Amino acid sequence: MTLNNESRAAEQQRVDHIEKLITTQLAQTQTKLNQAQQERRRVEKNFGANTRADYVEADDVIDTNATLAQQKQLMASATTNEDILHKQKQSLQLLAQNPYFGRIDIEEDHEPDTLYIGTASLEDDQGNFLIYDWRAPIAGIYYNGTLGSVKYRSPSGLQTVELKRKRQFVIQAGQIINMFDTNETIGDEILQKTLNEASSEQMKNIVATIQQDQNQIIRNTQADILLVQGAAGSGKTSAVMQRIAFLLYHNRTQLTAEEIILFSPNTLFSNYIAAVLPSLGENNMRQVTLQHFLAKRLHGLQVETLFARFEKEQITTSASFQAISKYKASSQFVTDLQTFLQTADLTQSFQDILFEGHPIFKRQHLQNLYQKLPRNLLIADKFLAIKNHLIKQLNHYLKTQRTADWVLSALDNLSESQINTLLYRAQALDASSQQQQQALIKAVIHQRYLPVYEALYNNYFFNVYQLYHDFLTRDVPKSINSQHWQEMIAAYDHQLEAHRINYEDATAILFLRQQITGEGQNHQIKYLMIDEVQDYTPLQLAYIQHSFPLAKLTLLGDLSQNVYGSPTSLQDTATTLKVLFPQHKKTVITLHQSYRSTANITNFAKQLIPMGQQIRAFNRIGSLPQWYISDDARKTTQQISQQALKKYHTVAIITKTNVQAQALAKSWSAKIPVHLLTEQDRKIPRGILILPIYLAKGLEFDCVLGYQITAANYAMPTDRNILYTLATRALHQLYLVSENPVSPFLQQLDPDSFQLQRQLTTKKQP
Ligand SMILES: Nc1ncnc2c1ncn2[C@@H]1O[C@H](COP(=O)(O)OP(=O)(O)OP(=O)(O)O)[C@@H](O)[C@H]1O
Repeated sequence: MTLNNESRAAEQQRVDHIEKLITTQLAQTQTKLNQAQQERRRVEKNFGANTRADYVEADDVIDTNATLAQQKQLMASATTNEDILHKQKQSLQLLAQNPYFGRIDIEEDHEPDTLYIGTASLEDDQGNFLIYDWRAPIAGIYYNGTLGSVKYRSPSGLQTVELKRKRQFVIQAGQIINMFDTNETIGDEILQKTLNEASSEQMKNIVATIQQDQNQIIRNTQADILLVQGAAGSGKTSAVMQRIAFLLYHNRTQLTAEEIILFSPNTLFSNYIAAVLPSLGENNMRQVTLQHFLAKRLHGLQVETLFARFEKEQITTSASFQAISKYKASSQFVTDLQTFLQTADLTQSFQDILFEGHPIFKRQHLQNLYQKLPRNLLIADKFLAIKNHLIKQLNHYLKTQRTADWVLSALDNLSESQINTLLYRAQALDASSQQQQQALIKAVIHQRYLPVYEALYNNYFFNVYQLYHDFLTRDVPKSINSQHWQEMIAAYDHQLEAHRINYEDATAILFLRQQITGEGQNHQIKYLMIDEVQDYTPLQLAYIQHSFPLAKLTLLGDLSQNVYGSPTSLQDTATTLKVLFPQHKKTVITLHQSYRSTANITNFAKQLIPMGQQIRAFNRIGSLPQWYISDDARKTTQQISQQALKKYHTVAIITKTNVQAQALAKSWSAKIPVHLLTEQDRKIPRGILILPIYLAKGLEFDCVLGYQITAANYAMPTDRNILYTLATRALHQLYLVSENPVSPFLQQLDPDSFQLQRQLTTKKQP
């Protein structure tokens, strides 16, 4: 409902008043911030002067310690004060651009009240709330309620209020551009306008138009595992980013952005979403891709990327390769590894610990130690016991070395600066000469034997690669031909020799190592988010979860976008989660409403996938997708993209593989500027882009052009997912171009859902 001029004038007056107040508060905060910075610098200076330790007398030590503690406290409080003021300034700056987007009029116990909702809260000098933070409990009404009786959860329990009015605003540079009252959860008008906009270089927040089902994801604080299955463009990524902002607000005294980690599909995507949290006044969480996560934990080995595996699969389409991949992507693989661990004789994978090329601890000795340990001890505890025992043995042995000739000659060879460094490290610069001599002896011995200590700490006495080899050689899984299985093992061994490892084997090895040694766990992370979870195998999920044992999980995915073709299903994921984490409280939310694309594009794309009829297109009109059959796909693509660029910021030509993207870019006309996007890119530039589908995951473009939708590229059942993912990257316009023979999917589509164009070009040599 549009509003009369009177209401608009009154609202504008309020905006003007708020703007003034924000300007005043900003100036006051800046002054306080300057003072706080000065104070912090002063304390820092004092800290340096007052804490120079003087340890001559025992009393001095006590005095020094007391001063240290006091100074540390002063420093901490000066820094905290500055941080708070910084945050205040940031949130005022946010509000200055756009003070609020919503208003609710409510009645609670016959008391009327009017509340304005914005990205942060604002109070006047008397402590009255002029704007409520969108994450405040009462603001939930704005997102969830239709007019009438409404409930919301406050810290003191469930409250009921009467919602009398809901008003939405679009305010820019202090002016109300648009405003209207609505009874919808969040009216279509603003959403329509937002979705009609051109794509942006970075993802934007959706705070003003969060939808009811998305709000459930954002505000869920109960679930240990929140699993979201959502159609393409249903706002999964948007919701998870808003959720992080919500959690940071909700737990502001116990949670920092550093304690949240998001697994994202690629670094291009990581960068794409990096502006959302700052736009909500919060710091970014940590981000990592699975590839980086695995590679960092397998030093010295080159871990195959998921992309490389996908490219390989396009060439190696043999049934045997697929059967093996399928097995390694099943929950059976996790169960088999776990069963193996319970029964395997781990000592078979023990190996000598070497010192300068010779065994210092022999395999047999390690095996004996292990066998003597109580049987019922956990494997990780047994490993710890062995390590402790060996370190003691080593220390004992090194004591006997103190008078050895090699030590004395090593001491003689030390330069003055080396001596000083060693003494400094040993905190023995001021010690007596006898003590210094002892310190130097210890340091020299320790330095030489450091690799042995490291080998012990890092469990090098245990060869996990050998253990995995033993696992593979036990039984051949029923679904797999024995000869193919043996070939796979030979390939694994061969790759290891070349310091390379497959994507799926990398996780298996890390999983085994973690289960055995109990190491590689991060207890700091409290929330773990995984986007595009359909691309993770059960084993990868298990490994990641074990790596962050205290974290609550938010998993977001879309089965239909499983472009890598591994046969993980939501069901499989849900079963895995049930088996792996029986105690965890799980909530599953399904999103059917798609927002990204026009209705024409969504209705076209959803025909490609089973269960597609459940997807609801957003009512935004655009042109029908166009399918060009051409005798020269490259030429047609060039013509269309050049034309499209006159209307759109980003025109993305999406190929199935990287090889195809490179080939197209190479043969592209020099007269038309084009950018080939690669994994190394950190930004999505404007213009015509060429990229393979897996790099386009999670991203969106104004116009998408699917390149070579031929029978050779798109005929297998899993190719439907690829084509669906490709089509749903488009916001406003979709083209598909192919030479003959065209993908058989064309025949299966409703002919009214797209326009078929046949184009004959005079084929010229590139
Ligand atoms: N409530 C909303 N208000 C405004 N825009 C929204 C809303 N929900 C989603 N969108 C927009 O829809 C588009 C798709 O959102 P998003 O990328 O979060 O979806 P997704 O489910 O993660 O997509 P995909 O799985 O296809 O990558 C984005 O442009 C986002 O800004």
